[in-house]
Amino acid sequence: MTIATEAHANIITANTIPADYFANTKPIIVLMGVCGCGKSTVAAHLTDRYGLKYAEADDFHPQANIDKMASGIPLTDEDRWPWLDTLAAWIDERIAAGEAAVVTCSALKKVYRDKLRRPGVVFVYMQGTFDEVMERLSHREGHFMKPSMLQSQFDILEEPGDDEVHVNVHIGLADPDQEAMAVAGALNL
Ligand SMILES: Nc1ncnc2c1ncn2[C@@H]1O[C@H](COP(=O)(O)OP(=O)(O)OP(=O)(O)O)[C@@H](O)[C@H]1O
Ligand SMILES: O=C(O)[C@H](O)[C@@H](O)[C@H](O)[C@H](O)CO
Repeated sequence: MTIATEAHANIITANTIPADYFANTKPIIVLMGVCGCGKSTVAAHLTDRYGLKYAEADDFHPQANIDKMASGIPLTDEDRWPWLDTLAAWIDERIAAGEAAVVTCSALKKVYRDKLRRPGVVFVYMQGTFDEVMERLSHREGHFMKPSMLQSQFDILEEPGDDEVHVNVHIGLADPDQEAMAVAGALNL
């Protein structure tokens, strides 16, 4: 059980999950947002604490996509469709097996999220300003995605709307474990 403190409550700035949303389905938590917002870090804390199945979307990219991003060229929709399809298939397997899961996926546009949207899927949007995310990215080492790619991610970002089942996490207010606890509290994990 999670004890949500007042500090945790401040991190969550929106929550549109209907009261009975998980009545018949296990949660499939899609941590989304621009590169470097902290998705993988929070996912590690959530999976450690709750033993959830985990898919890191970067592991589903074909090598050509990784090479493209590593050379500083943003992906196009055409690059992303097949990648999103493989992620959606992974989610379907979890749902068929009745397993709760965490997926880290940028899911920057609504049409990308539409590919992943299913009963039980909740988007956890890690929201920060360009400067807040750049602060994180500029200290990250050994990752193929360079800070210079951040603007291209913000350029196409469509934040989840009220018609999407989602939780907003405001980054930069707490350490990763507290962020994970805030997410867990919002989802009643
Ligand atoms: N709550 C936090 N406070 C401070 N730094 C953090 C926090 N969460 C993550 N970081 C740091 O920010 C950087 C980016 O985090 P992370 O790699 O998890 O982002 P990501 O969204 O998974 O990125 P990508 O989409 O590029 O894989 C890392 O160096 C990480 O250690
Ligand atoms: O849609 C995209 O452009 C990609 O998913 C990127 O977001 C990267 O894979 C990720 O951020 C790695 O750092």
